[in-house]
Parts: sequence; structure tokens; C-alpha cells
Amino acid sequence: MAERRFQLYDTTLRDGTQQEGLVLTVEDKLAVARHLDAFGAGFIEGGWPGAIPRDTEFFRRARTELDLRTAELAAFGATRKPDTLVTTDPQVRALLEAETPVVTLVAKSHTRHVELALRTTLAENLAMIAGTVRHLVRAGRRVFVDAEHYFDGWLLNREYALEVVRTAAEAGAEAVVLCDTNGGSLPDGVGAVVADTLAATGARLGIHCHDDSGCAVANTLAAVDAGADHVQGTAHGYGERCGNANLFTVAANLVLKRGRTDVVPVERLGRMAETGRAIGELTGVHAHPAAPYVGASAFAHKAGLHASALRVDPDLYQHIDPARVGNAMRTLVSDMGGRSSIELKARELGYEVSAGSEPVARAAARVKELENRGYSFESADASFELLLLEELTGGDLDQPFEVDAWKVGVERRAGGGVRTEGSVRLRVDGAPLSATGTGNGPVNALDRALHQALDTFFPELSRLELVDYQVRVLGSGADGGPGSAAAARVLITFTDGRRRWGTVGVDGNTVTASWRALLDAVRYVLLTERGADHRTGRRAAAPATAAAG
Ligand SMILES: CC(=O)SCCNC(=O)CCNC(=O)[C@H](O)C(C)(C)COP(=O)(O)OP(=O)(O)OC[C@H]1O[C@@H](n2cnc3c(N)ncnc32)[C@H](O)[C@@H]1OP(=O)(O)O
Ligand SMILES: CC(=O)C(=O)O
Repeated sequence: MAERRFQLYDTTLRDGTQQEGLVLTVEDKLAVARHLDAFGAGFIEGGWPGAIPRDTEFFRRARTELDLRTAELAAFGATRKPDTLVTTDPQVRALLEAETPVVTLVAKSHTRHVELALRTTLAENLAMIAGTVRHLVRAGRRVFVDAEHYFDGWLLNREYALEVVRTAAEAGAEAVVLCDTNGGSLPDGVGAVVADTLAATGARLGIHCHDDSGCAVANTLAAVDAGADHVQGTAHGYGERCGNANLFTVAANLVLKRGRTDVVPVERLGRMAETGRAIGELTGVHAHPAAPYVGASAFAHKAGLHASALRVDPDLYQHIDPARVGNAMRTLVSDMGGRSSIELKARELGYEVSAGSEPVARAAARVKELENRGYSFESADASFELLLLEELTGGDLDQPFEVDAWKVGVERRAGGGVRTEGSVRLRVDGAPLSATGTGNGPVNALDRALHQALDTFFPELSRLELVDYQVRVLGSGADGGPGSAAAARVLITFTDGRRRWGTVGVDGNTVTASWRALLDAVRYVLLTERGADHRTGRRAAAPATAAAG
């Protein structure tokens, strides 16, 4: 007998959109479908035509606008209503009118649900399933049946749950998907029920798990181990309540841990992190940073002892090579790290340094001391790089300009609005210059004054743009006093249109903290962009750096 292909079935566009706060336009849905197809999902469930107008529209547009290379599109819907004819059921007609190669029907397999929610008899429910499946198969559709509440239903009335599976399979369903609809099952129970159902019915089984017990992925793997070879899930585990099984985690586990080669092509797995980011952008709901495999922190290392081992061999603190799922290892610099963390971070930034060198030891000590005063370098790579350069150059880092003074004033004039003015007095190559800027607040006014003064000398600064500003009160311990006199940490993210980088400033005065972060951003651009003009700062042509290491 020819071996059956494993079926990876994505329901991001149907069950995924049942997540609170996740709303997609038709355009978004088409774009998400393209990403899932490129990733290698075998099936993409697009929504419920006939029930949700947006989904009806999605399937209409999909016919001409979706050119799926790997995936088959599936329309989702219910069986015919009780005591009606399948041929006249408007919802069943809408499923056919979606013109998809696949239709997935949701059907009740739990006796209480049949009687209380559907308000019909157990026999009529079986007739609804058999009749609807046959009708769709006769119309040329591949049909899957999602057996809702299967695991709870099996516990209450095993014989009836099994009968639902047999009925669907005998009517022509390609796979019967056992659903842990309430998401409360645990892996041992799921494995046992799947094994029992397989033995009793011989039907091809799928699995659809919700995450209410935090076990959706584990339950999915248990079902596969017990013989299911059709797996449903969603990107990032989006879905009703606590979500569905995370399809990325499931796929990576099956390929990389179970050695299955028929889930997604292994080279496509290398695009998984990118697919996850793209879908996060479209939905506005990004992966949790700690999400397995694709999360931004999935391979980020903070502890110094971890860094010291990773320096020798990344395998020592990573379960896989992150490149296999398109992610990358990162080192976080903080007071929890030592010289090894500095070396790894420096290497990540392009510097060849060694943990045993004096500059690295000094940089590690300064990070500890500054973080103790409230600094945080984890998301301020640019400020860290400046600190590193200061140590690598023994304090002789070129300063493209010097600051003599700055001030900022906020004034509300009688009858007028609030005016904020910042001014700076600087020196470039020893020549004094001053400039003033107005803005909608002190940071904006100082930023404008700096640009006013420097952009003619350093045109690359004109591309510098602040994209995020965060302030965090640190309490009285760090250069501040109690209450509103508390010190503040300011984290600023900048872009020049190509790259993004973060800087940090801390002070008892929020404006001074902001000024420090602003100044780091300007210095960072000048040192990293001007390259050869600044002997100390350029990493690619940095003999001083290499020597220091
Ligand atoms: C487990 C899952 O997540 S399955 C997917 C669930 N997704 C959705 O519900 C999203 C789309 N749903 C909808 O747009 C609407 O709920 C509709 C169009 C399906 C139904 O809308 P309405 O007719 O207004 O009814 P309502 O939303 O109150 O649902 C109750 C009806 O659904 C029926 N129903 C409940 N479960 C099922 C089921 N599994 N199969 C068939 N019908 C069902 C009930 O018997 C009731 O029908 P009745 O009014 O003829 O007695
Ligand atoms: C069908 C489905 O989404 C469920 O039972 O959870």
C-alpha cells in the first residue's frame, strides 16, 4: 500500500481569527494565506463561507487572487440542520459555492451537545453527518470532519463518539479530526483515546487541540504518536480562548525531534521565523518573545554562565541550531553577564575581541556598575557599542563634536499654547556653534536643536529618526529621590530607514536622561557611518580594535 502523506492543516484564518482582538480584513487573509503556502502548510482553512460575509468574500477573491503552490484551500462549515434536506440547506450550499477543493465540516460527537446545543436526537445527528459528507463528496470535494468535543464525548459515551467517527469515514470523509474543543485534556488521555479510536474504527484520524490546559502542542504530539496523521493548528497558536496548538511548534517538533520528513520540506522550516514575523505584522499579534523556535527570545542568552559555555560551543545551551528554523542566537548584555557575554555580544556586533582581554573585562565591569545605577543595555545595543568602543580605544574614542551646554524651557503664555524651546552649544573641530529648536516637548525640541546644529556638518544625521521612546521610573535608589524626584531610565529606539538601534540614558532628571540617550544615538550614527574618518570607531577597518582584543 502506498504510504499516506502526512497532512499539516492550518486553521489560522478560521479558528485563529476566533481569538479575542484578532480581526483580519479580506486583504490580510489573502496575504496570510500566501505566507502559509510559502511555508509549506498542506491545507489552509480560509473561513466559514455563508456564515461570515467577509469569509464568503475571501473565497470569492481567492479564486482569482490566490495562486497556492503547496496548500489546498479548505472551506469550513457545519453539517445540514436537523430535520432538513441537505440539498436545500443554505449553509451547505455556501460551502459548495466557495469552490474549494476541500470542505471541513464541524460535527457533534458528544451526546450532551447533540441533545442540548443541537436539540436533536443522536440518530438524526448521525444522519446529518452522513448525508452532508456524501453530498459534498458527490460534488467532488475532499471532506474532513472535525468531531467537536471528541475527547470529552468519548469519556461520557464512548460508543456514540466511535459511531460518529465510523459514520463520517464510511460516508467518505478523508479524515476524521478529533477535537479537544474545550482544551482541557492532557497528553496521556489524548494518546489513549486516539489509540482506542484508531483500533475501533480504522478511520484516518486527525487532531485539533485547544490550549486551555497549556498542553495543546503536547496533546497534538501524543495524538501523532498514537497514530493520527492529520494535524491542525494555527500560526503562533492563535485561536478561541487560550488558542490552538501552535502549528510552528508542532511542525518543528515533528520534523526536528521526531525526524518526520513529510510534514513540511526541511528547507522550508528554515523560513519559519520569517513566516511567523510576517504573519505577526499582518495580524498585529506578534509571537510571544519566548515562543518556542520563532520567538525573538527563543535563542537569546542573558546569563553569564550560559554565555561562557556558548562561547565554546552553542550546542551547550541550545536545543537546536536556530538557523534550522530561520532564527538566530543573540546575546543580551546586562549585569547578569560577565566577560563571556561581552565577547559574544561584541562578536555579534562585528568586533573580534576575547573574553580574556583587559578592555572586555573593563566593559563587563562598567556594564555591571551602570546597570546597578539603573541602566539597561539589553535593548540598547548602540549605547553598549559606544561603551565597548570607549574601552577598546582606552578612552580615546574620537568625538565628532563636543557639548558645551544645553538647555530646554517649557512656557505657557497667557492666551496662547505651550511653547517648548531647546538650545545647544557645541564645538565641531574646536569651532563653537549654537542652535535652537522648538518642539512639542523637551525631547523633540532638543532633538531638533541638535539636528539644526549638526546636519550641515554631518548630513547622514538627517536620516536619523526617533521611532520609540520609553521612560521608566527607577525609584529613589538610582541618582534620584523619593516620589516625583525618582530617577528615570529612558530607552529610545532610532532608525535611519535601514537599521534600528536603541540607546539608554539614566538620570534623576528625565530630560537629562533623554538627552543622554539622544546624544548616544547621534554619536553612534557618526561613529558607525563615517567609518574611515573616525579611526577609533570603525569595526570593519579597526586594527586598534583587533589589537585591543
Ligand atoms: C468549535 C468551533 O469553534 S466551531 C466554529 C465556530 N465558529 C463560529 O461560530 C463562527 C461563525 N458563526 C456564525 O456566524 C453564527 O453563529 C452562525 C451563522 C453559524 C449561526 O448563527 P445563528 O443562526 O444566528 O445562530 P447562533 O449563532 O445563535 O447559533 C445557534 C444555532 O447553531 C446551531 N448549532 C450549534 N452547534 C452546531 C453545530 N456544531 N453544527 C450545526 N449547527 C450547530 C444551533 O442548533 C442553533 O441552530 P438553530 O437556531 O437552528 O436552533
Ligand atoms: C472545530 C473546532 O474548532 C473545535 O472543535 O475546536
